[in-house]
Amino acid sequence: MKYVCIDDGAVRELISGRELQSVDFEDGRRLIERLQGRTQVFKGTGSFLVNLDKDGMYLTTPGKWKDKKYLVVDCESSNLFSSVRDAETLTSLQKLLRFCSKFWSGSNAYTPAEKMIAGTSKTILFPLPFSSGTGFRVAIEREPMKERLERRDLSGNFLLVYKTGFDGANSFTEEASLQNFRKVIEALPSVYDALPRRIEFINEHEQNKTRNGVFDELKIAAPRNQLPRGNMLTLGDWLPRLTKQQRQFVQAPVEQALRLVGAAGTGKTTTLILRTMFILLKAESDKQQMRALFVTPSEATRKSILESLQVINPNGFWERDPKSSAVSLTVTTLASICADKLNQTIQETEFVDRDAQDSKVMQGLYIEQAIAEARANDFKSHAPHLSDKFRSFFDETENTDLVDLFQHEISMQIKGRAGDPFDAYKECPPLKYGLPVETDADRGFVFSVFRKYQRQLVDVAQFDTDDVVLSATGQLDTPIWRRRRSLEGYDFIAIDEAHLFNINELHLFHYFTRDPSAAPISFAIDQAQAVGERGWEVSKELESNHGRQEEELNYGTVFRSSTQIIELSASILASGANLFSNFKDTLKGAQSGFTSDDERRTQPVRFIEAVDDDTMVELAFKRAAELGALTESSPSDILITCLAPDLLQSLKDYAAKRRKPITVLDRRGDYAKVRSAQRDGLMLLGHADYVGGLEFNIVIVVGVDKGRVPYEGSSTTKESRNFMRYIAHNRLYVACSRARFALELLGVKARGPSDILSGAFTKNLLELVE
Ligand SMILES: Nc1ncnc2c1ncn2[C@@H]1O[C@H](COP(=O)(O)OP(=O)(O)OP(=O)(O)O)[C@@H](O)[C@H]1O
Repeated sequence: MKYVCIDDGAVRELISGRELQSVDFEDGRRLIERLQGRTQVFKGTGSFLVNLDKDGMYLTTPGKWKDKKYLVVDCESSNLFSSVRDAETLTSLQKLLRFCSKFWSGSNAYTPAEKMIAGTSKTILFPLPFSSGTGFRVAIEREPMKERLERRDLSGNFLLVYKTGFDGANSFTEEASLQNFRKVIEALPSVYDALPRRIEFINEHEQNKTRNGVFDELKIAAPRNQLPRGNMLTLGDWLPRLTKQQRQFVQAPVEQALRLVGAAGTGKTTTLILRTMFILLKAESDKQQMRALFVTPSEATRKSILESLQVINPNGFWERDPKSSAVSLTVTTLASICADKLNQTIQETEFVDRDAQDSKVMQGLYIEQAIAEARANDFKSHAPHLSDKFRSFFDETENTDLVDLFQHEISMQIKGRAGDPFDAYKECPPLKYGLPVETDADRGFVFSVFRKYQRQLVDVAQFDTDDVVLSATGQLDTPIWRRRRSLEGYDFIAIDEAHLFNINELHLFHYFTRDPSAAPISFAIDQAQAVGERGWEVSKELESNHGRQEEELNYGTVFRSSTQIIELSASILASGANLFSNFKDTLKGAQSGFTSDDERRTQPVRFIEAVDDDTMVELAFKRAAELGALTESSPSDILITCLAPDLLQSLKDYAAKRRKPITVLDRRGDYAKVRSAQRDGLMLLGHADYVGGLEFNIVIVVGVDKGRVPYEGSSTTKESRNFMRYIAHNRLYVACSRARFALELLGVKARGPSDILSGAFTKNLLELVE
């Protein structure tokens, strides 16, 4: 193909069709294949028509040709459709079309990626994310054949893409080749003259259902791009909107073990719910038995899953009694299912919910007390046997700075992985970025701290999730459960946010299947969202332990967030991956599923500097209100968050003093709070640890500055600094990736922006505002 000419009506449709934004969709992929000449026919959503002549293609909408504006791509001189990978080609085309639309509307609001070269009629477009690092550019002539077109009264109606490449050039001297462009100009009158007859002809054949792919056009259909937010769609509405990978996941056979990997906002939870529904409905229509289990990491997220289920398919599988119904669904947390299988009831007051702020604070206090006791009573006798590294580390680090590291070690290494006995803990390889334990003696000392902590839990008669899970593991591997399993086991198990579970817990799921030799289990995971090395350990475990049966599916299109927000989140992950060998950049190469309509509401991602903490806190609420108005959002669509607990307190105090209508998230994914905020018109406030699993139009992250992100505290040891840095990347990524349209980070000027953002500043992904 020598050229492609797209009129302004077709441009509008291409940028607003959701399924034309990503090659993960059938329509998006076929559009690119068609433009590359790899396929001869395509049908899809949209109401523009494709016309061909011997050298090129015209994407047209009805109307007089002289009243329209056109983008002409010279395929021969530019190679626009063949220079980069398919996904990047589609992104480049979409960015180009958005530029055309903006230019024709007379707007002057160009982004740094749209460079209007002064003193020339050229524009250089950098359509790919800076994070791609390719430097790919598209050269546009805004006034091709200027004089001639002026004479014909067609001035300003054409934009011409004449070149693409990876290197700069002199736009002053460069001349666009016009050979193909001339052919387009000459052909346009006859293309548009023939249009009404073609439309009539197509409609006639459409009615007679004789199309069979004979016509090379995009089928006339109502655009399907307007999605109601908040998962308010039924299963039937969802299916045609899914990407190829999403559909593959939803419709895979029930017995297929699947590991779904995708970054924040790619639709993991949504499609896991859809898969569960799909399986249940199919079993019901096939009159087969299907007892399904959907496991959520906490009670708070369980409620949100139930609410989505009610919308997606309101026929109440989850209300049926699994004992008497052939098809049923149980939505539960792992701790309650274990307690249930153990025939034990654990009262709310006895249970330490690790996703709740009060539990975490309480555990932290117990651990700090245990460390203080161990330092006073045991350290002296242990010290001669400890490795030099661990001894000096413990000696030099304040108790308060040790708490997080011990908490992480206990939850991952002692309880989360090895089981209770010390011997099993000794076998664990040390965490790469955690407590620097080297020898058995080091482990012995850590274990003594653990025992003290455990004793305090016993004293107050409380269990944490790990206690329940460990007891269950013992009882599930017994002849009694093996017999009960065929009656009480499940035919399908879905596990959402698998990165939040630990290794013990992951092992447990396999005991719950009805058939011990089958693994009809689907896990959804984004390892970068787990704090510390947990995500890495979990994904390693899932690969090695279940790898034989499991297939991995990857999602690459982010639907939640604007391109700018995705780019900033990606730069936070890239910076983590640069520093830590086991930190996974799960957003690498991600595309945005945003349409031009979504983009209308997007705001630039900014870092705003305030003079001090008080001003910053005040600014957070001010910006929340301003962004609310700009993005037409209600208060409950706004989240103010931070990574430092003391800042959270300042934000709460300010809100209380000024009577700001807010509600505070005090456990992870607390959907009940979000619901009440929606009802009462309140804004949400919460620590970054509690915002995972939620999404908001606007997110303001407060205190993203040096000393606070990562938190430096009083400690000077390399180990604790590394740990703090690692988890700061996880938390900042989770916080930023909650945002749809607007994301602003605030900091104090004297401290300067957090180092984690330096890559983002270098690549101009963040606008600095004072
Ligand atoms: N194919 C699609 N078309 C349009 N919107 C989609 C599609 N798939 C998912 N979404 C939307 O994207 C948003 C994010 O989806 P979801 O919460 O399931 O992502 P996730 O991967 O679980 O995110 P996180 O890891 O942050 O919890 C939701 O608003 C959902 O409705």
